[in-house]
Amino acid sequence: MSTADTGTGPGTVTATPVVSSREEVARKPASVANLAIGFILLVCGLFIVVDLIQLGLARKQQIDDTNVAVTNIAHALQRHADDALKSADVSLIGMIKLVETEGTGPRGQGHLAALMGQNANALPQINAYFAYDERGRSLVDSTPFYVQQDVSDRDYFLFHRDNPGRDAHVGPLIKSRTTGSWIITVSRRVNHPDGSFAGVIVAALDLEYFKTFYDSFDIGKEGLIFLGTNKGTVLVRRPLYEQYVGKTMIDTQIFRDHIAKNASGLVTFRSTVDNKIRLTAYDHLQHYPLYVFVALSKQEALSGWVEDTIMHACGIGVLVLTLALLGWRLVRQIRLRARTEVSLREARDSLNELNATLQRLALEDGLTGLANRRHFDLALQEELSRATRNASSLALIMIDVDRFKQYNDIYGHAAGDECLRQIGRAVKNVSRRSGDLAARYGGEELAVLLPNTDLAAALEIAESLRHTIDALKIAHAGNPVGNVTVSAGIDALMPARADDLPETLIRQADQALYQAKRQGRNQVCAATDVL
Ligand SMILES: Nc1nc2c(ncn2[C@@H]2O[C@H](COP(=O)(O)OP(=O)(O)OP(=O)(O)O)[C@@H](O)[C@H]2O)c(=O)[nH]1
Repeated sequence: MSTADTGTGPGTVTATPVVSSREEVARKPASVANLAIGFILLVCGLFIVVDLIQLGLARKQQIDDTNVAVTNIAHALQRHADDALKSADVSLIGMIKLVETEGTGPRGQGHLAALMGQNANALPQINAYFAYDERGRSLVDSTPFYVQQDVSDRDYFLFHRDNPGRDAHVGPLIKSRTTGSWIITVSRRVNHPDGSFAGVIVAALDLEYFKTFYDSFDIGKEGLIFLGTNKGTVLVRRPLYEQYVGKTMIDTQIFRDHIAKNASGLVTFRSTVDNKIRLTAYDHLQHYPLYVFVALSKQEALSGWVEDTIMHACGIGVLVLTLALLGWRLVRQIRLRARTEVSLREARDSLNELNATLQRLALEDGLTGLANRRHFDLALQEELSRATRNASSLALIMIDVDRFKQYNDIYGHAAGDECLRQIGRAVKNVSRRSGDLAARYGGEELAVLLPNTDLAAALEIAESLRHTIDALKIAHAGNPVGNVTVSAGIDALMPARADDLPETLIRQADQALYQAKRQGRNQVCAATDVL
């Protein structure tokens, strides 16, 4: 490519700049790959976070639901126990009234036995009714088999004997001496007309009645139900282990910190017996000093949630793995594309470098490094057109080494080549303007093209060139001067028409050179001097 195209003058050979910023090329796809990795990680992370939040909410919901369920069960049990005791107690009040009105004679006892039988049949919770005199001996009971008993040592008997109050007394779980069943006693005091202690009437509530009801609730394998007194004694327990019945809970933390202080409540606690965490609700009976206590295992309550969590984790795991796999393939494709792009750019850069070298070689003389003849011809044509357009002067110096044939003969062809190289460097240094072009015209003949230069200026340059080469003092035994000299012919013209031929300028400069040779060599002649 001629520099005329770029306007920098025909003397400069420019090659297409080679883009070799490989990092820059690689950085862009690398950042795309990083973006893709970041995006995939973000999506996977979001999936996991959203699922964790959902699982957390589901877990909380499950616990809330269990708390509601346990509270409802506790309330139902409290109402059930309260109603069972209340109806038994109401029946006792009727019997007390009958005994205190009719006395404990045969007639009174008959009426009392009838009333006891009616109530025992009507109330499913009643195991039996018993009436005892002031010494604790049996008077009447509702059992089909009358057995004389002494209950003077029983808790309820001692309580009423020692307490003049007329309220009902709920005793601990005991084994009936008459029926052999486990019973809870509700008892009331019978007074003589003067208010002194006349005995007690006892309603024995069947443990089985409570147990059957408590068994109807689904509380899991680790659930607990207690019915206990406000003094901490356990009356009924599910599951029923007899070693716990009658024991006191008064020293347990849940009783001390919660049941003893509040009417009802909800609490999560870790059992000191089996170390299980339980969601627990307790509720005190409205009319009797008892409470119910229901506890559901937290682990069992969350078992459904745990199953869901495992399913979710598997689902999310598969999803995240699939995403990661797709993402990995995507990133691999991006990186592959990036590498291909880099390779293509490298190939293009190498090609550009090669092109530049070829271009340079196509326009450069291999021996002297000056522009070659082809380059010179193109530049001359271009500069002539430019000079025509700009109405400027174009000068040409044709240079020929004097007696060079002899030089070759004396010093050899290789020395002749070296001599030409030295002269080439000198010629190159003399033409300093960017538009100037120093070329090897052919053989030992060189040319310097000088745009915007008139004859006088060209003459000066040519003289300077001749002096410079003379000053090199390259020994030449065949030259009378003793060293290598050159002759130069110059011409300058201001082309009037676009079709002024380059040959004209060359011919005239060449003729001037011939004149210089004829006149004795080692001199400069202008075309105007040609005879
Ligand atoms: N070493 C060398 N010699 C060359 C090269 N090109 C041309 N020559 C020689 O240059 C010589 C030119 O000789 P001539 O044209 O007879 O002219 P001359 O001997 O220089 O005599 P004048 O020009 O009359 O002073 C020839 O012998 C060519 O072989 C080259 O690249 N290297």
